[in-house]
Amino acid sequence: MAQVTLKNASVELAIYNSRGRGLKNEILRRAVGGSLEDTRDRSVTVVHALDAINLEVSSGERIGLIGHNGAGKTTLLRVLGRIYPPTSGEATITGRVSSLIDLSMGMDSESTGYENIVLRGVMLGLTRTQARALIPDVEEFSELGEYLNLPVRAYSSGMLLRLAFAVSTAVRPDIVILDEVIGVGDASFAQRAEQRLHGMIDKAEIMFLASHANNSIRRFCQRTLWLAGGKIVMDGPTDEVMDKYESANAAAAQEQAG
Ligand SMILES: Nc1ncnc2c1ncn2[C@@H]1O[C@H](COP(=O)(O)OP(=O)(O)OP(=O)(O)O)[C@@H](O)[C@H]1O
Repeated sequence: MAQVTLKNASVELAIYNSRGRGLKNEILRRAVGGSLEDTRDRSVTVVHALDAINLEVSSGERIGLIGHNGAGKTTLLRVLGRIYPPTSGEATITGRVSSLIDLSMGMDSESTGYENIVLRGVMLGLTRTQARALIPDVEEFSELGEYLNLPVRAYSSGMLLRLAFAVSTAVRPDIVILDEVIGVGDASFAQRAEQRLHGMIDKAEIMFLASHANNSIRRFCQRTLWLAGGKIVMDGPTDEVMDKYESANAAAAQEQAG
């Protein structure tokens, strides 16, 4: 049974060599959505990307994440995808996770496509034998042919994305993590990719989708979290949260115009 529990989970990210002072620090402060902290050592700036998040998600839930740039959506997805452990608090994630953010993470540019299928598969939590078993499916779906025998540094960015997408969607996860629309190559591949993604989402027990496309959130998610400054400001049924979020945005736009 897939299950996610976060208790006071925070993520602090250090930006080194920012030498944040005066005007530069002020600009940085405005540019980031998470709150900034000055440290004694002025060459390090700490961003509170997630601030004491409490969350309980059970099997069957489809969760949307909304919020302005820098609100903490991607950071939260990275915690859920076990990419970032919380710097304080707890994250308990039960079930196999496939994260379609940071798609090419775990890949090695000097290794061949075939070797990278296994590397990425292991990164997704499979044994080497299980990862090797993905090869026929990835071969067929990626349509990379002989390129799979070459080091991936020889791939175009679209080819690399095809490979990474094919591997990440070849596993059968309990929890799927998605960020925005994934650009996966030309039109015909994009269409096949969408079909494959929907198949995977249908079978998964839990899905998280972060998006600025409000229609996608309304279409796919029953529950939505609104993030701002690394905190959850609202958690509830998608229609209620989206209505509030959209009217807050409309009010802010009107204020700016006036
Ligand atoms: N690698 C990093 N190092 C330092 N700070 C980071 C890093 N990644 C993100 N941040 C900061 O953490 C905060 C949250 O960023 P995050 O990427 O989670 O936001 P987001 O809601 O996904 O934004 P967007 O909608 O623009 O993708 C921001 O203040 C951002 O500047």
